[in-house]
Amino acid sequence: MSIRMLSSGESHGKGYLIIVEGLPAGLPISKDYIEEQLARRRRGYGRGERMKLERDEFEFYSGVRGKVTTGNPIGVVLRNSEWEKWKDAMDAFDLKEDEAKEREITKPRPGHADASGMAKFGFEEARNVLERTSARATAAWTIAGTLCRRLLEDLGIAVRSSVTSVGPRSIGLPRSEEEWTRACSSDMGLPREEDEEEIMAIIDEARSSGDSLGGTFAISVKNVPAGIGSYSEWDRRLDGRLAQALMAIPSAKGVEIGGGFGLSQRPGSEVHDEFVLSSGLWTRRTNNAGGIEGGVTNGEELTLHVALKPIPTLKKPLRTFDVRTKRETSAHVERGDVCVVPAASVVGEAMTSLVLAQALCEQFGGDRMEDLRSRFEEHTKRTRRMFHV
Ligand SMILES: Cc1cc2nc3c(=O)[nH]c(=O)nc-3n(C[C@H](O)[C@H](O)[C@H](O)COP(=O)(O)O)c2cc1C
Ligand SMILES: C=C(O[C@@H]1CC(C(=O)O)=C[C@@H](OP(=O)(O)O)[C@H]1O)C(=O)O
Repeated sequence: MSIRMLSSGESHGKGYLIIVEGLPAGLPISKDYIEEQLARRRRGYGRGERMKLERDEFEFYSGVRGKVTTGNPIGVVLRNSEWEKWKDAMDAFDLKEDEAKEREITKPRPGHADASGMAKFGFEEARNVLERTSARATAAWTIAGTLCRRLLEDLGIAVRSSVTSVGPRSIGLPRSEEEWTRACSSDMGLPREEDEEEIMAIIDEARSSGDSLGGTFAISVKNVPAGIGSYSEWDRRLDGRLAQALMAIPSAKGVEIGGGFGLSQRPGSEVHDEFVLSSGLWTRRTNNAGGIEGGVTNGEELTLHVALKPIPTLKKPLRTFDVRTKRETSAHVERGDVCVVPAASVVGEAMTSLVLAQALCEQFGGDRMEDLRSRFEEHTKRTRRMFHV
């Protein structure tokens, strides 16, 4: 039994329909809990006009009664706040031919999915493509991932994130629990207040020169016992599944687990996490593996890093071509974000939660929360006995 998430919806349509199937019955969940994560996803200094207008209104359609999951598929409707303003663009097929032509997007933006999506479907303009490739969908994913986060929280597992760089400016990981808490709760997703002013100035500079920025964020998951996941087949390994989910975030270009690429340059004697005895428990001296060995958790904190490329839509557009005339021109320009690392890090938490909840339900059974809890506790006790002297 696994958990599946499906969504339909478009960035400037009425909104998104989300279905999450496979969550156990008996999981307490409130609207406020989800609203809190959606509000975190709207955050960040580099965001554009839309995030000031978007309210992320949603309602449960099915699968939750009296603030508890029923075991039925959970349906959620998420509304786009300003969809009526976009009716003309969305209904352009109903307009007269010359009016419709004026609205068409035929100058693909390098870095966005315009050209690749048009090539896939044979479209001569990009509206259908950008409506679905838009990161607006990550609000829907955040709702689904937050339902899964609730399941993890119920088992004592905590998923956090922190922005670790913006453009060329490195910030580094949080150095204490307080810094993790700050990174999760502050508007810019930064672990230390002292970095905020400089980061804002970097974003201001990019904005005023019509440019955009990428960056990196880290995900940390605490209290996952050893032995979760699978090494039996390539598509069951937990590291691969986490990497896929995180790589799916629009603009993600790299995922590292633990020490990631850096480990390839060091000898094995420096990299592999030695067992040391601490207070009667065999534990690890370091955590370069990022908490996963062989596609299975090893009991250490899960640590993952995600790299985002800069936002593709530029106010000072790059060179492209017009798909109709085949002539060189400047790329399509519209309002947009300049830097989205803090928002993407919240989406990263949601995607991580989805994969971990899937793995737990597969391993311990996903019908009843009560059964999942007791089997999880039994497993945790057994693994503790294995490492205990
Ligand atoms: C939260 C978030 C907001 C984004 N906002 C924008 C935006 O305003 N303008 C834009 O061109 N791209 C934006 N992107 C990135 C594009 O959606 C993304 O680059 C595009 O879908 C192509 O996918 P790829 O970069 O993964 O190849 C955003 C990404 C995220 C995660
Ligand atoms: C709507 C969201 O992000 C959008 C993602 C996005 C893109 O091209 O990916 C482009 C922008 O949309 P618009 O063109 O309407 O301004 C962002 O605002 C959101 O995160 O909720």
